[in-house]
Amino acid sequence: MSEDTPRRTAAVIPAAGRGVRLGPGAPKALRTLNGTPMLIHAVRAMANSRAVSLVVVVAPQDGATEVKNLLAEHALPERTEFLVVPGGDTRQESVRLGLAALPADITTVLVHDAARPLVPVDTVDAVIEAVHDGAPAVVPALPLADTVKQVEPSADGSPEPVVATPQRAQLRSVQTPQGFDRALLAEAHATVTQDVTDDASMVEQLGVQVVVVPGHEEAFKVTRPLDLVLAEAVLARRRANDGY
Ligand SMILES: Nc1ccn([C@@H]2O[C@H](COP(=O)(O)OP(=O)(O)OP(=O)(O)O)[C@@H](O)[C@H]2O)c(=O)n1
Ligand SMILES: C[C@](O)(CO)[C@H](O)COP(=O)(O)O
Repeated sequence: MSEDTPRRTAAVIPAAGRGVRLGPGAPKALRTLNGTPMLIHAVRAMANSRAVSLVVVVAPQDGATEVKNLLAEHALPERTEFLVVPGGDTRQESVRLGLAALPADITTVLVHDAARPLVPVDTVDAVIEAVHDGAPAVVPALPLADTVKQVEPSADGSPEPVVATPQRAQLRSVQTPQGFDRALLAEAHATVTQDVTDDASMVEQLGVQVVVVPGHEEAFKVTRPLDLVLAEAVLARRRANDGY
């Protein structure tokens, strides 16, 4: 992209997952944290960045109308435009559907899990800034607290043999939003067919260098029931500190 090309940044929020690991209930993105749907927290986290002018929500199947209603009911920055599209069977498919809805003038894309509702705006801005400074693919990440073992997975619950212990100093736990040059991410989604768990790994498969910026402990993914407790505690702390 030439230096003269106007930049416009959009965030795509895959929110179509069931939340099986969270247990029975509504689709995960529609479950509430301190009374507000997780999805609305995630939308606010993106829209709070002044660089983000469009947010595309990829809604749970049969949930597009409910999502549109939620966006209309909750206070969101007026400068931000919103689109809602129905999701797919996998995260990868949902992101692809979100990308397909982007208008032509979008140059930078963030992909952000609805399941990471509490990412601070400084982390969002750091990802965008790194892309605007010339990195085609940027992920926020944190060092690991635990030692990690590679194992031979067991299908029957028997103890799993350890194969290796990767050097922890070289490992990072990757979060979202992940930021991309729009054309590069579109190419990755058009060409990579292998199942992957994040968008950056699709770009890696194209042979393009992905870089890491510091993530944030509050950008954790709500995956299991205990994460709901942690997320509500973070919100309570924010409310006590600054009335969020
Ligand atoms: N078909 C899917 C599956 C996942 N996601 C989204 O991808 C993000 C990360 O996925 P994850 O946390 O694994 O959510 P779920 O797939 O809902 O969780 P689970 O595997 O426990 O069902 C979530 O915001 C989720 O809504 C999506 O948009 N479409
Ligand atoms: C994209 C992601 O949040 C980066 O850590 C993660 O890979 C999503 O994984 P999940 O299996 O969909 O929870």
